[in-house]
Amino acid sequence: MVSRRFSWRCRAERVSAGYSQLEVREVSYRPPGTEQNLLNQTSLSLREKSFGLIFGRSGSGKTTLLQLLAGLSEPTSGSICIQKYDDSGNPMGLSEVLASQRVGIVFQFPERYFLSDTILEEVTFGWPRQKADIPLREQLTLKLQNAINSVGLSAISLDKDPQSLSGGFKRRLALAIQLVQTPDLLLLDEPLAGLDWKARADVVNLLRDLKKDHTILVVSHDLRELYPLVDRSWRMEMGGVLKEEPLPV
Ligand SMILES: Nc1ncnc2c1ncn2[C@@H]1O[C@H](COP(=O)(O)OP(=O)(O)OP(=O)(O)O)[C@@H](O)[C@H]1O
Repeated sequence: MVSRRFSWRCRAERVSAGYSQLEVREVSYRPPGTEQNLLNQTSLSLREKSFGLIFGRSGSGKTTLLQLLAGLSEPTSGSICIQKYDDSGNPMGLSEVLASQRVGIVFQFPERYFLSDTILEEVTFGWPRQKADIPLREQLTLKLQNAINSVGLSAISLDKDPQSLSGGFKRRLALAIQLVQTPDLLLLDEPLAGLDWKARADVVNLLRDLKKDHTILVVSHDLRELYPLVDRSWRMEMGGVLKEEPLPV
């Protein structure tokens, strides 16, 4: 009897677990006041906790797509949503529009935008300063601790000047700043650009760890190094046309 009840419970948990997926549905984008689409009917889907990579020639529209996903611009047509599925792959309910608060984006060369004299100030930049916001600050502090740990910065003093960090550690800091907001989707534009071989290997290892808990979509020319992490990949062709394609490595 006990085992039967147990098996029912397991089945119920399995059915309700399911998974969610980022879905870009036929998105086109034309900047206001211009005549040409930068993205044309772009579609992709990426399951939670997986790693997607977009590659393609310079100027094809890869960064433009990341900006739309981060909510920095609005698609001219099409939609960007999160759709839940059950374990058999059937949609569960209606899709939700992807909210920008659920997305973290790390731009190319993020260290160029560091503004503060200490790591702590850099990570807490923009936090509420009012007394009334103390509970929120406490909540954020807890998240900060988790973010710092998850990027392997816990052994470094938060009083240190961000500019004194090595290239790889600057990238870790840029990731921590985004992780404090506990995003569901992490967007990275050329995460290995400008780093030496050791820092590149370091960032690849970090991304491997982060993939366990986050959905990650990367734009990069560094296909060979990222290859072992990639679950799905797409080529962006000139004119903003996206095609799913294995990495050419
Ligand atoms: N606001 C805008 N108005 C007009 N054209 C734009 C605008 N933003 C970007 N572009 C153009 O859109 C094209 C795509 O740019 P985008 O930065 O998305 O390309 P990319 O594939 O990321 O290139 P790279 O690999 O060099 O970063 C480029 O030709 C760029 O000059």
